[in-house]
Amino acid sequence: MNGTEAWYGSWRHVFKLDPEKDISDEALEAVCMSGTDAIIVGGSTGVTFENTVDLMARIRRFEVDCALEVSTMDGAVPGFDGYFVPIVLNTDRAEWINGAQTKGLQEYGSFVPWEETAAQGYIILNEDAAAARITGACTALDEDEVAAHVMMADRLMRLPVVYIEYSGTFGDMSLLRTVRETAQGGARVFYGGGIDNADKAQQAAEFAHTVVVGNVVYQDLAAALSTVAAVHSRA
Ligand SMILES: CC(C)=CCC/C(C)=C/CC/C(C)=C/CC/C(C)=C/CC/C(C)=C/CC/C(C)=C/CC/C(C)=C/COP(=O)(O)OP(=O)(O)O
Ligand SMILES: O=P(O)(O)OC[C@@H](O)CO
Ligand SMILES: [Mg+2]
Repeated sequence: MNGTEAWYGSWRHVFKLDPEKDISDEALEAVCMSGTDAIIVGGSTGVTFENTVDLMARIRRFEVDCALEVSTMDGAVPGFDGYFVPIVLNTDRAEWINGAQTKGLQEYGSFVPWEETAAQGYIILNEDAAAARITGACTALDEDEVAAHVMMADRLMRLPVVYIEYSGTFGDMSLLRTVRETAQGGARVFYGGGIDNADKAQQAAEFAHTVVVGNVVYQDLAAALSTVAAVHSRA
């Protein structure tokens, strides 16, 4: 299966909602009815079974596709349309490359819906992001080093998703262009980080297959909603 045929293969825009954060019913309805292609539930801290089930149940009132990005053992919750399992590529801490994932599979392996589950090769590039701190990511990478990580993920490991993660800050779009040009082996390129208006969303949509919009939902809902049409306006 190549990336386009995957269950997430048509997603151009997604909102990422954090189980740790509060969102009103009105805001959640606006997000779910915005025309976004999907909601990803995920966060790097404070994710529990309870807050994940709660958010999933609230999103389930709407028809939008909803996937879980599993980032803690506690947060592995059945009932989502699909699952992503992050693998951090730019860390030397094995725990975040295959350690936590293997432990998770020991515990939950027999319940995983494999047809709707995909690994994500994360390249974390904002040193101040919670995910960078937690995983000890080596964020100071030049373009050649990032391209090598992309080849590793896309060509050697054949991961279905390469995730360029700048969570909290808007990233280098010229680097994102290089990532897209390098990822010719079938991986879908996800970009997330610092998208807080339509213009930034459009810039990211030029190079990423899938644009992920997170924190701005909690800071400026109208700006968040404006990113949907901005991404979809880029073919
Ligand atoms: C029971 C059932 C149906 C199970 C199916 C689920 C499934 C497929 C399970 C597989 C097995 C399993 C449980 C695996 C667990 C794997 C695990 C714990 C992996 C570790 C993942 C990882 C590398 C985490 C590190 C942090 C990270 C990269 C998180 C990704 C998400 C992210 C970056 C969110 C942004 O976080 P945020 O908090 O918003 O950050 P900011 O503060 O910067 O905004
Ligand atoms: O929260 P922001 O900065 O929009 O980033 C989105 C997503 O990539 C976080 O994992
Ligand atoms: Mg966040």
